[in-house]
Amino acid sequence: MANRNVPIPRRQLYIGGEWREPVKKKRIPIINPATEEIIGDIPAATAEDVDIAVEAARKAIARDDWGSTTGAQRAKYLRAIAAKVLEKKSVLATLESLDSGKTLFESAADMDDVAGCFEYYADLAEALDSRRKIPVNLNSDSFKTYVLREPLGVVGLITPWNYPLLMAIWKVAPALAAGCAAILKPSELASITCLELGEICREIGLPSGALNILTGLGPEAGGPLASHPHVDKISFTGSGPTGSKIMTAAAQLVKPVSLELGGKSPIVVFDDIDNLDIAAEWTLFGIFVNTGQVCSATSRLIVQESIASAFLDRLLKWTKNIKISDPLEEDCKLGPVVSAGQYEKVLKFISNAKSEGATILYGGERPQHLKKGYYVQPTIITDVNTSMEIWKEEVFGPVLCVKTFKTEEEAIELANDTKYGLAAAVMSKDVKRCERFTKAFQSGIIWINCSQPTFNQLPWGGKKRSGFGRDLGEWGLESFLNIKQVTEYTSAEPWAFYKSPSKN
Ligand SMILES: NC(=O)C1=CN([C@@H]2O[C@H](COP(=O)(O)OP(=O)(O)OC[C@H]3O[C@@H](n4cnc5c(N)ncnc54)[C@H](O)[C@@H]3O)[C@@H](O)[C@H]2O)C=CC1
Ligand SMILES: NCCCC(=O)O
Ligand code: NA
Repeated sequence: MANRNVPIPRRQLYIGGEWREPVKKKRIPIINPATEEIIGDIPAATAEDVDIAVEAARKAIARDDWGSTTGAQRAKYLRAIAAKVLEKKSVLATLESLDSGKTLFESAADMDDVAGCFEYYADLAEALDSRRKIPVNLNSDSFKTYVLREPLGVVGLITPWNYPLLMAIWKVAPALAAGCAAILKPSELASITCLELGEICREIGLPSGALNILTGLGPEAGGPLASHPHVDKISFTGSGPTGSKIMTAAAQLVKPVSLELGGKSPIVVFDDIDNLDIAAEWTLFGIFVNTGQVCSATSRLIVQESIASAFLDRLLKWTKNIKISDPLEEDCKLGPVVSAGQYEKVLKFISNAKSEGATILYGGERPQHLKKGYYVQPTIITDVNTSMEIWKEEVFGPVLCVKTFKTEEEAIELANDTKYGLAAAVMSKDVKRCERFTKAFQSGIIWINCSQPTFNQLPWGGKKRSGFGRDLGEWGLESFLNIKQVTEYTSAEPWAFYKSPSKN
């Protein structure tokens, strides 16, 4: 077991390059979901602190040491942050697990991904220097033009608890690469590692105000950020209802938003797969990784009737083999869900499914051997119909619901039978069929013969009620840039649209 006694730093808000007590001096307890114990506290920002942070960000943009940097100069800061994350990886991973319940293996992988994301955007920041000013030929003797890519300005980044530091970095890294000044508002349910990012920025000497970190409650800290007149964009990942509130607040000021709002993603398994075990493992990974708290979780299994019984049998064998324990224990593969609220919510989904007539094929309860902590067994639900809540709503927990199909048309119809459109997976060895599904799936992310692998280079986001806009890849950088056209009249001749007064 990793050292559970890693001290939890007592931090303040990170504003203008300094630790600063919240104006109202309030704090929020940190709860370890594996033990239900309070292990520390975080500062609770309010509108007053948002004002101070926005001012610090505006000053950073106005100052040469941030506002006039080249991409290559910003890349140096991003690489220094990446190196510090790797240097502190073991402590950061332990803190992430203590705060969120994530298995230590997954937290450590997240820290590698965090460093990788900073390095990836360092490369893109450098490349931006040659793309910053692009001449456009108009085939005109009278006009010379070019297009500039410039930082959008002050950006608000509101992020969730399921990948506390990684989801923040998917926005922080491209925002800094673009040259924006950012205000990060992580989730009050898991903020420790985001505050430690503040300490890293201080240690590497990131110019003050380029990144500000405000922990606090959604309505009290996130709300004022979303509606602040001097915040030029909000990038949000989280729940649909909160995304909708943020969009409403931003709409009052015609402030651009990008929203990544989760889903109810399908995984379609055909009877032509060669190896049931390989397909079974991907199916379980698609829903049980991070205890199912993944926006792209493939939470609806749609399996061809002819192999349904054999496939479910295989799924059960693999599921029974999953180690559920304290996330710091070696080989733990399923930790607790993040909070008491999430635990109650997941169990309620399961009991509602039961009362609507579905069958709990496996799991559905707290594991017998764990008396404390917000643990839920990996759960597989069958006899599901398309009007049931468990088919329609995002659970955000380790709960897979299953339906069978006979024909390809039926499978596509079931896969798209959702208000969401984030991800979708198909398992089949028929290449043409996979191409047909790639076209037919109404979503932003398609996985073929796998589920969940995620790469910095690829756009991440959805359609329908999963939101709009993209994190990651070059699209993640573009979302923090303003495109400015510059048009110059180069002719010595008059424009001659109006009659010249000298000709009267
Ligand atoms: N798509 C995803 O990645 C996620 C989906 N969820 C889903 O959402 C459900 C609720 O979880 P929550 O933690 O309550 O998610 P949430 O969407 O309310 O929280 C995400 C972020 O938004 C902030 N926030 C909340 N209310 C706000 C407001 N009025 N204005 C501005 N910011 C606000 C939160 O403080 C947090 O930083 C979960 O049970 C899960 O189903 C939760 C987290 C991530
Ligand atoms: N594999 C990362 C998934 C991130 C998300 O839940 O949005
Ligand atoms: Na926590």
